[in-house]
Amino acid sequence: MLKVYNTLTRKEEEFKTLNKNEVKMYVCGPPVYDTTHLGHGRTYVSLDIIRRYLEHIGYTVNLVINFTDIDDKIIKRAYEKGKDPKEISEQFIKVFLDDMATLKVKPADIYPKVTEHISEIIAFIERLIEKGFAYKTEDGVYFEVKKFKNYGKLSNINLEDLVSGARVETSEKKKNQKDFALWKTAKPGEPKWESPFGKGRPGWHIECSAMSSKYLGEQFDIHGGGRDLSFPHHENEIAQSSAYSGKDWVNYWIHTGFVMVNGEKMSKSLGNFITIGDISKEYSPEILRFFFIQRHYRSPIDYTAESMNHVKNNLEKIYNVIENIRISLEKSEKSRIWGENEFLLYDILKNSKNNFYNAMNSDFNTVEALKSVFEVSNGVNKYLSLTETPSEGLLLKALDFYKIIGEIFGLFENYFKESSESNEEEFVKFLIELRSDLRLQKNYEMSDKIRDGLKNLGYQIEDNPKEGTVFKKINI
Ligand SMILES: Nc1ncnc2c1ncn2[C@@H]1O[C@H](COP(=O)(O)OP(=O)(O)OP(=O)(O)O)[C@@H](O)[C@H]1O
Ligand SMILES: [Zn+2]
Repeated sequence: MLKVYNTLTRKEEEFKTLNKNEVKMYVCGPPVYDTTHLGHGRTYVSLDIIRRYLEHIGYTVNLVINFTDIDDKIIKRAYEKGKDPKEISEQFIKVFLDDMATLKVKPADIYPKVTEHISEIIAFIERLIEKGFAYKTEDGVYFEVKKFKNYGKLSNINLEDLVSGARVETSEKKKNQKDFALWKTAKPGEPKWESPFGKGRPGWHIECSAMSSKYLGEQFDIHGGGRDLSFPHHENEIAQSSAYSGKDWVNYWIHTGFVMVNGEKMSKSLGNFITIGDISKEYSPEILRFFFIQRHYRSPIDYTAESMNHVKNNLEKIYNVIENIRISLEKSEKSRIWGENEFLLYDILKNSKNNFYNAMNSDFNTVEALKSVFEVSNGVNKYLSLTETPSEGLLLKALDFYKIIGEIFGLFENYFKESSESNEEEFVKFLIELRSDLRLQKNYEMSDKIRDGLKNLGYQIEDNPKEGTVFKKINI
């Protein structure tokens, strides 16, 4: 039975979904004004492992990750760079999606953008005004916090302790400084949209309430994000959505711990970050994923060069075991009579698999789960050192175990790539890249040779001014 720690109740709870076999999951995406860093990587990889595990145990997961593509920081960055905010947000959306692909984070089902959901956001705000939870001012529209009696429940914050203005933007126009903006009236030169409350743009929190309700409905199963989002962002989301529908909103709140550098949170604003682009030149995506799972997803994790090297060595040890199994399969026997060593390895495989699932069922405890991986690795190594003709059945069982681990943690891809087709397509992409380089060097003879060669192999390539060079399979 799966148990999930819920920030809302501060307890591990039995996981029960609203619909049978389906998990509706929403994760707050980044405000897209700068590059993706290792801290983001940790949050989105952790939630990706949770998503992969839920899929592995049989759920269909409907995952939504939003893009905050308009906010104060994007506008500021655009102003500094002399660019349009749209240009900035599109640039960093691409960086984020590329970096997530590098980290082998499975894509969300949809990535809704704020600027493409303005009418849904306006309708949401209108209903909050109608229901008496929000009020209009010259500055825009505010949510009146004192009207929502459960405010503070998620982050355990007492309204009275909330020092006015300290963590909430101040404004003369608010009835109370604890109230937060749903709609901001545009200042001169700022991007703006028409609305019944005047020209302006949405406040930060409302986007997640409005877009999750469009794609997942008024109630859903899991809402996730980094732990810094629980206040004020998630607290405000809860107030908006519960006020809107009159129902409880999300059943499980999952918050991830930080990647820390020298005792501080890695963050864009502190400038102490390492980009995914830079770090992946040094360490493969699998090492980065393996680094993240060394700690439970709710605990902080320290980034140091030593810890990375340690993690790299440990992952290599597992690769070696998998490789050893592959090599040993050649000399293995189907009908090998079991002796003491075979019975021992069988027990290790059975117990470790149980331990793995128990650990993952206990709030996705990857630290405990990893222990079972090392137990299997040690068991296999020992077995192979003791026997000349290993049992094929047992080696295949061990490989199967690594395959499951690989699927859930996003590891060992090179050993378990499903079809040769995907390898072939990777190779075609590589040749296309090579051809582009040759064309840049004006070596048309060689580049045409590659194009014709690919055509003979059944790949038609086209140079498309918008998308670059694309290929399609043809029947020859
Ligand atoms: N160091 C970190 N460790 C884990 N998660 C992080 C870290 N930094 C950011 N996140 C998470 O990544 C998501 C996007 O965060 P955001 O883009 O606001 O990052 P940030 O670097 O903290 O930016 P800013 O400094 O502007 O607040 C959020 O869920 C956030 O909690
Ligand atoms: Zn959000």
